[in-house]
Amino acid sequence: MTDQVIDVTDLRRVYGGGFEAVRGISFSVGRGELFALLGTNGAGKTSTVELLEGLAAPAAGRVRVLGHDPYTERAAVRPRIGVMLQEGGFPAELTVAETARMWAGCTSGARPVAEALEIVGIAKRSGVRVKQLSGGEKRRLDLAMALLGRPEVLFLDEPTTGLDAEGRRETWELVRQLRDNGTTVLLTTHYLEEAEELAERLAILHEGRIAAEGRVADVVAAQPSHISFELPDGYFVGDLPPLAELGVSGHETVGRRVQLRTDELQRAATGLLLWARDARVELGSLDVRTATLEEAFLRIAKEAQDGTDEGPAGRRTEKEMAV
Ligand SMILES: Nc1ncnc2c1ncn2[C@@H]1O[C@H](COP(=O)(O)OP(=O)(O)OP(=O)(O)O)[C@@H](O)[C@H]1O
Repeated sequence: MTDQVIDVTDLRRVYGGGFEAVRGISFSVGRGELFALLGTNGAGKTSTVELLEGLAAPAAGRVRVLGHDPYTERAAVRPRIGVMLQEGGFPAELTVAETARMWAGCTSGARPVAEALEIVGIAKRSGVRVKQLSGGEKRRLDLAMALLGRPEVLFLDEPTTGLDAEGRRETWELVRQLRDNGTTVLLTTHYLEEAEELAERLAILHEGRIAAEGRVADVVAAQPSHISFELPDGYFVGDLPPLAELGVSGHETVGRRVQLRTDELQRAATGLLLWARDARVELGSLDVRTATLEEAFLRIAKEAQDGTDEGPAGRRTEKEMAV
């Protein structure tokens, strides 16, 4: 049996005034797994994560973190989780070391402060006041504080916002090491490249519901691949073999550049290349690639949006929302 560290069933969250931000979602995260919760602005990521952290009670449904209800059994869960919020909000006048000592005082089983600062590469800034840190350094301090209690489960909310490309890659490496050492990580991010780099599985939220869920590789593989190339002068798309027979589901042309979409990349690419060889045609700037997570995300979000735009069948009614 897999060891489910986070287990969510039919979870709902309703804010005062009756707005239902989370509309019956279910997912689970195994021990040592890195799970990404993605979604457009206002999709319900933070509303969900706050329920997992025990900061609010669900309107309906069930949450278990390390086998406990994080809201009613907060004392059992809190010491075993680490939370990196979007904005740590540490006192601006304290130095980095003072902040860490203060935080360690409230953390049971805290690791040495210097060790936590060292892990995130901010130890050399120990004597600097929080207000003098750069945005990226503040994010590192936020992460160091989340790691102080050697958490079994780490909640990372937009961990690399404000970091430059190098800082982002360093944080990714650190998160990978934590995961490899057995820490379970729940990540929310707007950087799809970040989710693609780090996560094994993900869920894409849209208006409080899960629009797609699964292994990152499978979510991406469900999207069409692309083949693009330039035809030489005198050749047109109509000169290619019948596209449907190549397994091509759609195409666009801009000038001499042709882009094909296909769910059968090998068949389409093979058919195209055999035709080019036999016809002695040089395909310029040939590019063959599977979809990216960003493409998958945009398409899934659009499909979910089109679905909810359909009216009462797609969108929940006021009555349904008053859970
Ligand atoms: N305290 C609140 N009262 C009422 N509505 C709220 C409250 N907090 C959030 N919402 C609404 O709930 C929905 C989900 O918000 P949430 O912050 O969970 O989304 P998110 O996916 O984290 O968005 P973002 O990516 O912008 O951080 C939004 O429509 C938001 O306006």
